Amino acid sequence: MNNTLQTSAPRPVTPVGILAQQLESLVKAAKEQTDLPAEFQQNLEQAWQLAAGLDPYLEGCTTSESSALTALATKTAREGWNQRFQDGTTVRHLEQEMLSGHVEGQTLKMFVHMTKAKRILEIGMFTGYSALAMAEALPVDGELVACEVDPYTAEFAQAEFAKSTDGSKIRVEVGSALETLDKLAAAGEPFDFVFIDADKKEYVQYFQTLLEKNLLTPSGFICVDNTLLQGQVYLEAERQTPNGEAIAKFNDFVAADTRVEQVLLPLRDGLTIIRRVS
Ligand SMILES: C[S@@+](CC[C@H](N)C(=O)[O-])C[C@H]1O[C@@H](n2cnc3c(N)ncnc32)[C@H](O)[C@@H]1O
Repeated sequence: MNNTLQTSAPRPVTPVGILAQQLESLVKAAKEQTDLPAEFQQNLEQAWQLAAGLDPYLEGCTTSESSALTALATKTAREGWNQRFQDGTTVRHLEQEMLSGHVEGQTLKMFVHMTKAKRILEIGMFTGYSALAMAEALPVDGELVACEVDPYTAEFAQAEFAKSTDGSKIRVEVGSALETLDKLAAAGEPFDFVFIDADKKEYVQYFQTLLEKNLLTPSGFICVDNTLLQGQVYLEAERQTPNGEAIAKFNDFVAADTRVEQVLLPLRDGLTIIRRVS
């Protein structure tokens, strides 16, 4: 097998995706139990369909992604990320499931249109799906600065950006996001729209830096990904991974911060929208 070709389908990484997978296993197990009432089996089957049908329905009702985004997502899915990490090509263990994808990409793109943002900051770019989706909504003189710590992934993304007319609006900053934020703050160029999607354990620091170092325009918005973290934020603490614990702390931190108001949308793995009020 080619080392760079990954053929496995992405595993579920959202609360609804995990729920659908668990219900599917229960439906299969229940079918083997001949003594279960038919009504129980039917209700279980309906519960599975309710969960499993949601994402495909959302996809079908959402405007299609551009051909550049389809190509980028396909190339990301085919990359052998495990192998790349094992042989030291990437500095972090990356995986195709990190890519936000069609519905979230179109949501971010819609937010950029709605806010008429001209300067966007992305913290955590991976192969560039969300960056390119947002860049597609920027005016020709708009700019998106994307932070990525992994040089291999940054190059991967830049090769895809070069194939799109919107790719020229994206400037990639390779390095630790916190260091890049300090550099951007020193340059004194605030952003209208920020998308946080890098190291979950650093989310509070990203948020604080954005507000305290004036990286966000007074009427700017911050969108934060994975704020449900596969449901771990509302499941019992013993079932939380370190990332789940970090996101639960981040959500509490934002909820208690009187400088902002926010809403957590149950889109994909949770997307919080934040705006400054003072
Ligand atoms: C979830 S992925 C981003 C997905 C991307 N926004 C998308 O929607 O396709 C997170 C990315 O953040 C990068 N990252 C993690 N920690 C970082 C850090 N401290 N500084 C910069 N980038 C970081 C990882 O290398 C990874 O590529």
